[in-house]
Formats: sequence, structure tokens, C-alpha cells
Amino acid sequence: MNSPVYELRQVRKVYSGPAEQLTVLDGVDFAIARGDSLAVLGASGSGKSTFLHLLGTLDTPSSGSLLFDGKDLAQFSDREKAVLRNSQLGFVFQFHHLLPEFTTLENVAMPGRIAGKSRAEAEDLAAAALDQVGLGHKGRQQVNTLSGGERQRAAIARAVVLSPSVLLADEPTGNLDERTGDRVGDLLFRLNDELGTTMVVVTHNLRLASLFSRQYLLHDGRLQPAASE
Ligand SMILES: Nc1ncnc2c1ncn2[C@@H]1O[C@H](COP(=O)(O)OP(=O)(O)OP(=O)(O)O)[C@@H](O)[C@H]1O
Repeated sequence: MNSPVYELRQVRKVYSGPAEQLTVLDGVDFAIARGDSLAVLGASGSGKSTFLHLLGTLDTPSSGSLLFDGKDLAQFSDREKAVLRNSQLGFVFQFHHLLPEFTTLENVAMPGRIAGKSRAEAEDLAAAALDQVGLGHKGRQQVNTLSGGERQRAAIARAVVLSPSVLLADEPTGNLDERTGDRVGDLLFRLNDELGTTMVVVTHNLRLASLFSRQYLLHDGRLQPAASE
């Protein structure tokens, strides 16, 4: 196994409700190697998004430790986490969070601008990323005039524009028809295969899951190999 990008040691995540506590992750021990591609399956409410949010440093474990490149994320300041997210992680969420008042190119150029690149450089990178997802011709179009599948591909372009070492995707084919979903799946597969992007994808879509090298099921707070593995 390549050196792990992520290591989870006895990670627990407990949400406190008004009346009771909900244990979503219950002592997860897991490692994700560089270049790995992992699909996480599981019933609604089983904790898939929670798992992804922990990996994305958007939330913290209740106990246990989560290491990125061998470093305990609990030791990172908020600023260090923000730098990590912007420089190494790409996110694709089901509701892609594109900014409707901007063009596709401007949306995809946003991470580069936030990282301090000039407008021209950020837009060059954005144009290349849009080409990669087959949307090179849609750059000047307002993002709210794109179809659902095009928006999802634009969100992937935005997630990968700065060549993150890790891509975290939550239901990237949710709301897409089968053909468009397949196209998004092919794209994710190529990013992993050709660029070596480490990939963790949460999905209900078994066709999509089958494209990745490992399939895991989140059940009763634990991650276990899915039956098809
Ligand atoms: N901030 C929170 N506070 C309290 N409970 C939460 C919070 N976030 C998530 N939960 C609960 O934790 C459980 C797991 O949620 P999560 O969103 O991780 O599930 P999921 O597997 O991604 O579900 P789905 O497939 O429906 O998106 C759910 O019961 C949810 O209601």
C-alpha cells in the first residue's frame, strides 16, 4: 500500500440531540492510500456525509484521531485547515454550490483567485479544467443556464482546477440521468487513473461505485467491505 493520505484511528462521531445522542461513527479504523479510489455506500442516514465532512476537515471527530499525511488534524488551526482544503482537497457536493450570478468560467476560476492567482492565470486553469469535463464551449455562459449534468461537471471542474491531491465527492451523480451519470463517473475514473487523484466518493449509485478500486459500506457506525468486493 502507498503511504496513507488519511488514517482514522478509533474515530467516533456522536451528535447530541435535545433528548438523546446519536452515534454515527463508532470507532472507525481505516486508511486511505495515495491514489486510492474508494466508494462509500450505505443507507440514508448511515453517516456517509458525516464521514466525508470529517475527511474534508469541515467537521471534527468526537473522539479518536484523524491523520492527514501522518499529521493529526486535531493539531491544525482553522487557518491551517483552510490552507489544506484550498491547496490539497477538492470537493464536489450534491447541490454543487455554484454561484448563479457568475459565468461558468468565473465559477471555475474562483479557487485560483482565492489562492491568489492573477485573473488571467486563474481563468487559463479554469478553461483547461472545463475542457477536461467537456464544457470548454460553455465558459462564457451564466452558470444558471446550464443543464443539471453540465452544472455537475462544472462543479467537478471547479473541484479539480488546482489539481488537488484528494477529491471528496458526495453523490456526484445524484439527480442526473443514467447517461449523464455515466459520463460523470467516467470523468472521475479518469482523474484517478490518469492523474492519480485520491478519490473518496459517497454514492447510492452502484454503477458509479463499481468504477472505483474499493467499495465500502457504512453500517452501524462501522465501515466494512461491501459485498461485491
Ligand atoms: N449537525 C448534526 N446534528 C445532529 N445530527 C446530525 C447532524 N448532521 C447529521 N446528523 C444526523 O446524523 C446521521 C447521519 O447523517 P449523514 O448526513 O452523515 O447521513 P448520510 O449517510 O450521508 O445520509 P443520506 O444518504 O441521506 O445523505 C443522520 O441521522 C443525521 O440526521
